[in-house]
Amino acid sequence: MFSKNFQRKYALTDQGVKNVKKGAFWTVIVNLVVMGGMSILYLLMYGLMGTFTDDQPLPNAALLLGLVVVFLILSFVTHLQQYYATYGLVYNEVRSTRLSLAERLRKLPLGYFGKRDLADLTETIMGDVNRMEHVWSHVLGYLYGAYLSTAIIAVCLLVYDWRLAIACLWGVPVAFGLLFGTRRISARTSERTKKAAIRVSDGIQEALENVREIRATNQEERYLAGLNQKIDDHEKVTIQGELGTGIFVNAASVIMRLGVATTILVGAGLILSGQIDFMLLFLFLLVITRVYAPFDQSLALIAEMFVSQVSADRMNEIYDTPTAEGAEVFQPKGYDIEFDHVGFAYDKKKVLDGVSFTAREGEVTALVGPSGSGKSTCARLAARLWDVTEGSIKVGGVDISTVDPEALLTDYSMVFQDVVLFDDTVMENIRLGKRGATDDEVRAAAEAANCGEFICRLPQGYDTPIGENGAKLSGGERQRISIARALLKNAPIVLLDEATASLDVENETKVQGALSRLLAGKTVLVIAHRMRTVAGADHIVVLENGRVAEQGTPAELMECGGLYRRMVELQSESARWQLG
Ligand SMILES: Nc1ncnc2c1ncn2[C@@H]1O[C@H](COP(=O)(O)OP(=O)(O)OP(=O)(O)O)[C@@H](O)[C@H]1O
Repeated sequence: MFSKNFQRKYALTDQGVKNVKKGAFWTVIVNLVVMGGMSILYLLMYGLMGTFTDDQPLPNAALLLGLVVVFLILSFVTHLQQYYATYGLVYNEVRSTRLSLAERLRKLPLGYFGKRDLADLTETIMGDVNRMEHVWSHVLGYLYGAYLSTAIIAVCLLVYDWRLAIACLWGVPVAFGLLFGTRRISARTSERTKKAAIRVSDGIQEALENVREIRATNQEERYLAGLNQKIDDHEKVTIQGELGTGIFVNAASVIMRLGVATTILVGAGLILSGQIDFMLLFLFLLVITRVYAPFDQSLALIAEMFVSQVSADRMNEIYDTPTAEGAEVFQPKGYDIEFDHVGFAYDKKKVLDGVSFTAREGEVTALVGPSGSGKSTCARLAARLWDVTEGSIKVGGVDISTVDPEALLTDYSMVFQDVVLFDDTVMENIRLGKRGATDDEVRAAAEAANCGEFICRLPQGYDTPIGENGAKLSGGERQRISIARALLKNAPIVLLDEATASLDVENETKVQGALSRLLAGKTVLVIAHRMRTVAGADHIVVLENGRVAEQGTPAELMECGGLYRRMVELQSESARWQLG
């Protein structure tokens, strides 16, 4: 129970908890070994005092020297173990944590990414994990080890002389009490600093992504002023936070050190009243320096531990969000996609309500409707990129919410409006469609999607890197690459969202040819704004305000004179529209 709470509090993996225990164990050993060293010093002083005051023989030098050598060796070995347990093991922990966060993000429904943007999530995987790394390596093992070793030493001191023990140790709980009492303030400032840092990253990311629009609209100065303001705010809250933490940490450190003064005062009183001898006070003064040392180190870090709570919470939030799980085997009976009274809301905004239709295998089903009517949402739900909030979607009779998204998507090819490309070569970007596809298969798919011609013009042909998200390609070229990917994958279900929107007329005709090869015999769900693109569809579903307004073959819909017919007529009119 303690272990689970502890693990969650510091966002540790199972192995991380074991590492902290190891670190604490070695810290206790190190502190006790150092105390052992103090004891040698004490014995030496005790022997010498005996020689001076009571004419006793000099302490045995060979024995003391032997003890010093044993102490040095023990000290070296235990420090090494402590170093490895606290610093060495933490790098594995950082690696495992980043991987497990990334793995978790990979499985989260897309809706989650609307709540936390890219800069925010990157900050968690990089910044928050970095901060926790410091806590895992510099704080936890040392601090918990210091608690334990101090408890052991405190018991010994209390047995020796409880009055001096209290005079010596009272500052420790008071100093920690002060820090614990103010941890909410530290956590609040840390949260403010984090938010300010994310606003700066967001601002920079936005500026880089939209540099073209910012220049085109002459907004550079205004934009930079906004960014400067965010950077200034970040600086201000960071300084405030550091100052606040500094005040509490230094106050705690001073309070703890007051223990030296009280030990001397109480000790002097006890010596004067003849209750203890000077050597006992000397022993306590020796011990006190060692008791404070590990805490002194931890006091500054304990403040870091409090502010790290914000980072741990942000990491836990990712771990706590339910992932889209399901059976790893997907064996549908055929590939009909059946929407049954599907409702869906982004956050609280309902965008689909009671949507029912079936996209049959071997047919092209087109989704049409005014902008914002929910067409893209339907396509995303059909691939379980989001989960429906009402009703169900079945593929070949299997409810897709019971299937692992990864297993499900092996049967889908998708060509969406927003094509995602990677900073890799053209060849590898197309090969993503089918893991392990040969170069020849990739080339054949590229030719079929009418990519061959522009790829030949690239400086290194198929081996040309295309830049971040395909920045070196035109919109039409990017879209053709994504069609080539789909052709290569050759999955039984094809989702097309405005697949040919960025193509010129000549290219569009060529790609339409490639698409008809891709679509033959498959379950096809097409979203298209242009009515002529869907005129050849087998079934049309017309959406309006998230509901099915009408559905049927193109001819049936033209006949009944509803929204579809109005849209067709409107588009024919606009096709005749000319500039001037
Ligand atoms: N990620 C999102 N978060 C919140 N709301 C969204 C999101 N995506 C879409 N919406 C909203 O859901 C509604 C349906 O959007 P959707 O993209 O499905 O419509 P669409 O018919 O495909 O539109 P278009 O033809 O313009 O692409 C719209 O009101 C849109 O603002």
